[in-house]
Amino acid sequence: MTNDAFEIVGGKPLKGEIIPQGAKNEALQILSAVLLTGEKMTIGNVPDIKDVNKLIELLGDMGVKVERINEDTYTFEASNIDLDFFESDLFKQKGGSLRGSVMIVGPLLARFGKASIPKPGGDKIGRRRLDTHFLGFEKLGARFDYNANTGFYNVDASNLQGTYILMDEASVTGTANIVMAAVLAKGTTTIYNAACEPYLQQLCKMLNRMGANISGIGSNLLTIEGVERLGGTEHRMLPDMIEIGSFIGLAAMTGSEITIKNVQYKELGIIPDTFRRLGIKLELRGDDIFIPAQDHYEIETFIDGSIMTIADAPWPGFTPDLLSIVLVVATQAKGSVLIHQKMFESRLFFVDKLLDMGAQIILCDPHRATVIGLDKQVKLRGISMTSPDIRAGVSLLIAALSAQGKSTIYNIEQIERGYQHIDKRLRALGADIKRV
Ligand SMILES: CC(=O)N[C@H]1[C@@H](OP(=O)(O)OP(=O)(O)OC[C@H]2O[C@@H](n3ccc(=O)[nH]c3=O)[C@H](O)[C@@H]2O)O[C@H](CO)[C@@H](O)[C@@H]1O
Ligand SMILES: C=C(OP(=O)(O)O)C(=O)O
Repeated sequence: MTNDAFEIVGGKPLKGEIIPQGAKNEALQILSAVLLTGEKMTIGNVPDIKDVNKLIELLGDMGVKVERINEDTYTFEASNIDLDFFESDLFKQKGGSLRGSVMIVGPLLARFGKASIPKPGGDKIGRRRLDTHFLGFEKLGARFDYNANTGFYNVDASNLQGTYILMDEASVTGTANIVMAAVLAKGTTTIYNAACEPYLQQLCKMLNRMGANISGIGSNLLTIEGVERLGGTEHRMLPDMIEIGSFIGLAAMTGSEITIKNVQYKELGIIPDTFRRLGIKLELRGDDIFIPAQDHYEIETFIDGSIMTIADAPWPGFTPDLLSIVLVVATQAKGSVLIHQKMFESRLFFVDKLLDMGAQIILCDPHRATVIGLDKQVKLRGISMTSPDIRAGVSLLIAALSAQGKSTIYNIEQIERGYQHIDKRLRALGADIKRV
């Protein structure tokens, strides 16, 4: 935790254009995949955020040749990996500090037949098991052990063999990890109940450009014909759909006219329509999303007149990473909505802070909150608060920008894990936000 905080004076409408960063969760998969070949990989639209920079540093520590060729483009060459590094304290410390680092295991297994990883970090949003990853590796013929004293998972596999894997849940990072292990395995691997977020579609398409043979991309049934080797390629990250959703919420909540540039709309799935069901107007102009300044937005009811529920689900369902944003935006809508966070059990506790700001919310249980919108009749009040996780952090930031008076948000390292230069970009839209 750093001592940095954001001080925000809210209540001012914003205006202008904003360009979304490259997708964080895609970047963590793609950067892990550079370990699958010794040839040069050129990766563009890399977001300049803490989690991604830490993974790039970790790759460098392992011996990958990393070169930054411009602001958002890097080349990587994993021709000479230092396998001793994985025994070091430095690896334990750095590898454990972000969730995405777990995805180096699949590529390392595929290429070197063994891997180890400390229990990874990431958001403290409830229990986050890794069973799906390791059960998948086991099916491919690996042996693994978890040492509860050292917190290390060790996996050994001299001879990965393709097989049928029915995943116990559609885990995003789990699917990526197993796919990366299977591309160089012997024979055919079939993964059923695979996750299929755009992050994974992008990974699989890139792997195919490297010489892999994956079919079923975009579905929950992937078939992978193992190949002998993979070569280098170029790849560009999609815009971050979670950032795009966050900016839609920001515009609505602050009554601002904002254009989100080059969103790759067709990759956003159900996200735009979910915000539309909250009554938020958005227009597609070319490939930009234009959100007009809106004094009011009214939450739809279900067709039979009953209260709307917005719940998360694996893709193509609504991503859990935007539920906190939807919740905060609903506090200023007209109408009521039940927010049902099915995946994570501690992600809604931040509503305490919104209550302190004057929002009307009933936390029914750790997974469900009913929001009774204030219809902008009463503004939220600025307060001091601490950001518990990345998405709650941005939700609180949006709340603070809409609130009357001054707010201070501590523990902004959480926000900066995933949102690039957010204070500077918001200032460019006219926000009164400074780092203190
Ligand atoms: C680095 C990265 O990419 N992180 C994302 C990834 O995390 P990550 O890959 O860690 O998340 P998983 O997909 O494994 O699932 C997270 C949790 O959701 C539960 N679960 C999962 C699938 C399911 O159908 N039902 C269910 O309840 C699991 O038990 C698990 O505890 O996917 C999450 C779910 O979209 C996102 O919140 C994270 O931002
Ligand atoms: C939960 C998230 O990230 P991580 O999986 O890295 O903790 C997120 O991006 O919302």
